[in-house]
This record gives sequence, C-alpha cells and structure tokens, in this order.
Amino acid sequence: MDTLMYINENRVRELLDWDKVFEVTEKAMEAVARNRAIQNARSVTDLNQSNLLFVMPGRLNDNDNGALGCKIVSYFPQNTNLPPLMANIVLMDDATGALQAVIAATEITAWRTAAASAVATKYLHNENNKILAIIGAGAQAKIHAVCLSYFFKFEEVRVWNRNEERAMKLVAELNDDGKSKCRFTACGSVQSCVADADVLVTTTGADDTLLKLEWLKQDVHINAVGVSLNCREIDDEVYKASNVYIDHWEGARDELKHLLDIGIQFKGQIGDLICGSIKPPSEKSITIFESLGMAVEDCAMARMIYDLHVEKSNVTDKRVVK
Ligand SMILES: NC(=O)C1=CN([C@@H]2O[C@H](COP(=O)(O)OP(=O)(O)OC[C@H]3O[C@@H](n4cnc5c(N)ncnc54)[C@H](O)[C@@H]3O)[C@@H](O)[C@H]2O)C=CC1
Ligand SMILES: O=C(O)C1=NCCCC1
Repeated sequence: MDTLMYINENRVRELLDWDKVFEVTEKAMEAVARNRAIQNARSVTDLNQSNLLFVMPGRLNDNDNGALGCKIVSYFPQNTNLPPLMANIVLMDDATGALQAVIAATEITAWRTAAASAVATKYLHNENNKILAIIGAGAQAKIHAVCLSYFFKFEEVRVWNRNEERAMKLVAELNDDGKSKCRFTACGSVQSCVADADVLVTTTGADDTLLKLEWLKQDVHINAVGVSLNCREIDDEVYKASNVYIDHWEGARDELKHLLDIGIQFKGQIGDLICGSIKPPSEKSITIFESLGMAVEDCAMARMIYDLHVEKSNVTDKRVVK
C-alpha cells in the first residue's frame, strides 16, 4: 500500500532549536536578496468573517538548504478549541518535483516568523535592547516573547492585549517557565506598554489603529507582524516618520498597497541588509520591519525538519510513496 510521510507537530517540536531556526531563516532572507529564491506573491483567499486561506509556493536554490515546497495556511481568528492559525507544508524533491513529505507547519510558522523578527532586530537594532513591548497575546505574541528574549538581553518584556486577562495569563506562563532571566509584565494600555520600549512587536492584525507616533521612543525598532486584509494596527504617521524595511518585494507590492498609497518608500529587504547591499539608517530613527512571511523561509524550514527527522529516526527509505 502507498504510504505518505507525515511529520506531525509533536515531532516538529522535538526537532526545533532556536539557533538552527535563526540560521536557516537568516539564510533564506539572504537568498531572496541574492536572487536564489523563487516565490511569487502568495494567494490570499477571503473566506468571509475574517477567515483567510494562504497558499505559499516557493523554491530555495541553496547548496545546504535547497528546497521546493508549498505551505497552506488557514487563519480562523475566532477559533477557540483549535489554534486560529494552522498550516502544513508539502515538501518536494528539488530536482524532480516528486512529493517527499507533508510536514505540519503551525509551529514552523510561529518559529520562523519570530526568527525573522530576530534577524531584522539584529540588523536594525542590535544594541541597548532593554525593554521589549508586545501588542497582542496570541501565538505570535508568545513565540516572539520567547524568541526575542532568547537572542537579546532584554530586562523586561511587556505585553498588552485588548483582553487584559489574556495578557496576564501569558506573562504568568512565561514567568513560571523560568527559561529567561527577564521579567514579563502585563500592561493596562498600549501607551504604557510601548513607553520607553527599545523594540516592539505588533501581532494583532487589527483593522483599527493601536499604535501612535507620540508614544514611541525616537529610535524604537518595530517588528510589524500582524497580517490581515485591512491591517492598520500601526498609525500611518508612524510609517511616515520611519525607515521601513520589508521581507520581499513581490509580497510587499501585492499586500502593502495601502502603505505605497500613502507614499511610503520601502528602504529595501532585510536580505539586502544581510548582504550589505544597503546599510541601516546612519541617523537615529524609528525602523519598521514589515513582516509578511515568505514561502522560501517555510521551504528552508521544511527541508531542515525533513533532514533531521530522516537522520534521527534512521529512516532508510526516504521515498514518501512506497
Ligand atoms: N508576518 C508573518 O509572517 C505572520 C503573520 N501572522 C499574523 O500575525 C497575527 C497574529 O497571529 P496569531 O498570533 O497566530 O493569532 P492569534 O489569534 O493567536 O492572536 C491574535 C492576537 O491579536 C489580538 N487581536 C485581534 N484583533 C484585535 C483587534 N482588533 N484589536 C486588538 N487586538 C486584537 C487577539 O486578542 C490576540 O491576542 C495575525 O494577524 C496573523 O495573520 C501570522 C503568522 C505569520
Ligand atoms: O507567512 C505566513 O505563514 C503567514 N503570514 C500571514 C498570516 C498567515 C500566515
């Protein structure tokens, strides 16, 4: 009988490690700038009631992490018993296009998105990172708290959520975990959360503006992670006063038209900073990494997980269909 290799979320979780995920994500971002990645703007289907379906095909042409795949992501923000965001990646043989495995990618999506923010923070705000502020308390908020406190020496990580109880629950969980030396605190307002923050992450995808320019430190770095059809969580005035970077031009032209329409000129891709083809701002300024998420990050992660799974499980027959 034919069998399909499915690598489930539990197995993926066992194989994830922050240093490796950071390295793979940074290389994928660099590959985009070096034209070693193929990905079009993704397909985003509006399923009504704020539910979205994303289809993200891509190919990464890289000696170590070459990968061909397609991620399918559903985002149903009202889910309560299941995660709002769920994903799977179809991984194919880069040389033939033959199916190799289907890999659960809910954790992969969370980890690589936080790692992409860590990469952007490394290139745009690598020093004096004492206070991190996170807007939202869902899956992305949690993974960003864990990831950014792992890579940077924050003393305090603040969380704001529209439902304060949820923010309090998240910070209690992070403090109890004890893996990080920093203090996790919940805030009663966005303004108090972002005051004096050196790095900020927005993770709500909210249609309404949550973040105002006058509340921000003049050289704060913002990882803008929320994505929705009408995401306006950051006020236009913040964008106008900032140097804005993107992850890839194809996605930005398709999904960030509202920013182009108000005259925002993107400075370049994070991969361009990694390659050194552009430099970070020389003067003190607010920087924004406008993160959409890239198929080639997922392909690279899927390849990493597949290779580790095969190596660690002593899988002898790597074919998916037998
Ligand atoms: N840039 C990227 O690569 C990725 C972006 N995303 C985006 O990140 C965002 C968060 O994803 P998850 O954490 O998985 O979702 P989630 O549903 O677990 O968390 C969303 C959080 O935002 C808050 N929120 C939602 N609407 C709001 C509003 N109108 N005002 C204030 N707060 C609001 C919720 O209370 C919750 O705390 C989404 O917009 C999603 O599309 C997700 C994955 C990758
Ligand atoms: O890059 C991704 O994966 C996603 N980006 C936006 C929201 C859904 C998933």
